[in-house]
Amino acid sequence: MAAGARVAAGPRSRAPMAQWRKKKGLRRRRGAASQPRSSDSEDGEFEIQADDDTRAQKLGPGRPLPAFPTSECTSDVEPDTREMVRAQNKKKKKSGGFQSMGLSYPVFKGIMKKGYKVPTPIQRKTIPVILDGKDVVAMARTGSGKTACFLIPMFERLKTHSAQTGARALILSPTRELALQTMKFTKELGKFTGLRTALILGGDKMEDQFAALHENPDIIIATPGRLVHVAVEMNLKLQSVEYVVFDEADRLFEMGFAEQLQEIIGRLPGGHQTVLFSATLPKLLVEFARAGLTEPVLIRLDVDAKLNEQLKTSFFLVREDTKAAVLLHLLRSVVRPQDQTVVFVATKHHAEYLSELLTTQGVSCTHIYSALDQTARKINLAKFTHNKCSALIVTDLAARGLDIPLLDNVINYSFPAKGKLFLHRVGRVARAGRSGTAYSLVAPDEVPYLLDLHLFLGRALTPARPHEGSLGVDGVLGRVPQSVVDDEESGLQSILTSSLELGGLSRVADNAQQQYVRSRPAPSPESIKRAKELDLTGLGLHPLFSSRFEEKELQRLKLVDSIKNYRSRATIFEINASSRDLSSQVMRAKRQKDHKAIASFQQGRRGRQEDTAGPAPGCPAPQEEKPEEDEEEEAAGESIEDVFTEVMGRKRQQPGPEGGAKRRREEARHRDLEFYVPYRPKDFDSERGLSISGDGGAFEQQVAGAVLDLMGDEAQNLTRGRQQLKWDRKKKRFVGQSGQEDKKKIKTESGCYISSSYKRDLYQKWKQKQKIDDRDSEEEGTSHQRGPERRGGKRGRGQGAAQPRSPGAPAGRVRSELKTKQQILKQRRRAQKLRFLQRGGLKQLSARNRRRAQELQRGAFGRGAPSKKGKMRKRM
Ligand SMILES: Nc1ncnc2c1ncn2[C@@H]1O[C@H](COP(=O)(O)OP(=O)(O)OP(=O)(O)O)[C@@H](O)[C@H]1O
Repeated sequence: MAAGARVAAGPRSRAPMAQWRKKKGLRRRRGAASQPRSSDSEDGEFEIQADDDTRAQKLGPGRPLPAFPTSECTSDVEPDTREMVRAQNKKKKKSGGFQSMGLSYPVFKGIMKKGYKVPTPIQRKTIPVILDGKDVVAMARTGSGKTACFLIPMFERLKTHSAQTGARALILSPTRELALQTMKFTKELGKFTGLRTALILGGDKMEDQFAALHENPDIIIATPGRLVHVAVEMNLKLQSVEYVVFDEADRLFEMGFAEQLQEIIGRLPGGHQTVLFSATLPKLLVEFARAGLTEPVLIRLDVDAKLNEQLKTSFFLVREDTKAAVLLHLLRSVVRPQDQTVVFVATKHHAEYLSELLTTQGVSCTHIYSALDQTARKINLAKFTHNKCSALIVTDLAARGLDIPLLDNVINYSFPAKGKLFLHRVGRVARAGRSGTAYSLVAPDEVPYLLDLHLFLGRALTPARPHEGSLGVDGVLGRVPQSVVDDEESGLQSILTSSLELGGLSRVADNAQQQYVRSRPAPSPESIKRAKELDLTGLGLHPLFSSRFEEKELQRLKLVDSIKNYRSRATIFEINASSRDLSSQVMRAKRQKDHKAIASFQQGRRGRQEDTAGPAPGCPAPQEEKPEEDEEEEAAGESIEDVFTEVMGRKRQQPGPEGGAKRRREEARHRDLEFYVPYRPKDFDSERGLSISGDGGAFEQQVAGAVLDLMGDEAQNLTRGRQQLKWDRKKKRFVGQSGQEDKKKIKTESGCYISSSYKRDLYQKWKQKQKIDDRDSEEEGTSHQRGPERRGGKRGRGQGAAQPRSPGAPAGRVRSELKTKQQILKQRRRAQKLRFLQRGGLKQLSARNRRRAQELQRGAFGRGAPSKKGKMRKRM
């Protein structure tokens, strides 16, 4: 600000300059409240526009600046300055900053206070479009600042708190943690707008949420399940909502919130603006969104380079049972002591076990998983974000959206089954221009997922090779020295045997792992095949370790590998057989005959070992070629028949020209690239990784949606969800995938069927408890339940006409002048009581009571004798 002022001031002496600046500062501040006359400079600093000042001076003091006659201009008092500022910045070639977006001063001040100087690319692209009132579907890398993309236009649209209308903006988040974080951002960025926000999250007290909605908030930040619950309980119409955000949209749809989202969308008024944001939006969802939105603008950044350049990745090939030891080594010896690390595990049992294990080993850590108590989740996260512990063990609950600014490392203890999950997990680091590292432990059964990931990222897998020191660390798959594993393992084994609790937790985690392996989505068939072909026995040490362990460890690895790779030259027919045995003779003859085929097969295998890297983007998919191995086998198959006189069960060969099949294969291999059209789109792997169903690409998803509903007549509910049915052995009938679908359902006003557990009259109970006026409740009920017509009728009779209220607004405490019967009776009673007290009624009453008691005493015992009759006195 000062810098800008200095430029405008020109050369002056220091003291008067300071005075002048002070005065100018005052003047500037006053003006700014009504009219932002500033722009952000190239480096994002707030700068005063000298032209504006001179123009103001020309106009003279006290004369208002002429208002621009724009269509967006809302009032005479405060002209819309967007166009003015935009034009100004265009003239000065300083567009691209926040101020060039024509933001109002309170919003801009909030952004500056948060420390955002220049918008990120996605902010630069999306904010102007959303400000123009268009529906937007946006995708950009994790940590690219998407939250501000939808918050800033929202503040600009809502401007300031309105007591008259209900909530005007709705932000839907898939998890509590993300919603809480969005709330934090909303408070920080919208600090100077005065807008009120209500949080409606699962796990919190419903009563608090009813109260929050009665406070007339401008913005609702919610998780879909709880919002529907509250909306159904309160009969809440969301008719005043004009701006809706689906944050992490793909996750919202993927989490099985379809029913709830449908219900929420059904309650929204027509003509609201909708924006969808995520780091991983599949094309299919975009297509879907297109149908629900009004001419949406699609902004998809970083589709090719999905990972941040500031992020380093390392992959370690380890056995599943040694992962704990490797994790311990990474946390103790590889990451820096001051580093903060998030460890992603598959299940809550892993989180509990590793948390206990690391704590006993002196690594300060905490954990979060969805089944954990909400308060504990909050406390544990706060402990980590405030740097009270160095490691946070989490399930995928924390994979999305969480912004922990000082995070340095992510460790994938369980390798994610989907490429996009990997993106979200590792996206917790290297955010907002910071650097970070992601370490992934890959068990042999997880190698297909690793290959899938590389197909999704469009990168080649880089295997570490022995004696190749020049390899960088980034993206390399390598092994961990056996000595490291052994050292850590021996320590761990002794703890596990000595601690009963830890031993138990370990067993539970092992069982959970088996369950997890059974339930995780399968990798693609191509990757399964390639993983089988991939010979990882010759894999070198990961470059992170190779400098420390190279020679000794390599020798050790070599020995272990040679044992693993040992293949006996003799076949089963030759074991314990003398050289004169027939079987032995046949095998020797066969080997001699096939020596060429065997040699070429072995050479091929060696070639593949050297070429373990995945296909570079654009290379033909592996299944498109018939593997060389098959050819050799075929060659061997042909010659084997020459050895044996009779071959049983042989496939009948089609008569044809010699070597026909082989020639056809050769021809297929030599494609004319000019005319060759692949049957898969270029982005097939990328889109498959982004898909929301988990099983395959677009076609599979569409097919899944077209499942024939066998229970159509019996259970109408099941027909709605378009779910796949499965046979429930206990119920002896088909049920939906989750088994929850055949629970009792209720039909809402929007025509959706939702679980009957959503309606428990909690709101009525809360109102009774809060002694909320019946009249008020009736009005609330009217405004929530019936929509505009009924409310219109009411208004005609009473205050409604005088006090316009938005249709969707949860009724505020605006009292009606018309009273109910109960209110009138209550008021009469109160007035009667007051009159009675004013007339000294209480004194009269007590005197009368005293007199009656004395009369009674006298009547029963005679004058002056009450003390003798103790029993009677007691009764009186
Ligand atoms: N213009 C900006 N200048 C500086 N920092 C910014 C800017 N915009 C956002 N940030 C910071 O970048 C970090 C990441 O932002 P945010 O959480 O919005 O990213 P995201 O794209 O939503 O990430 P994810 O996809 O993981 O949810 C936050 O710490 C935020 O404060």
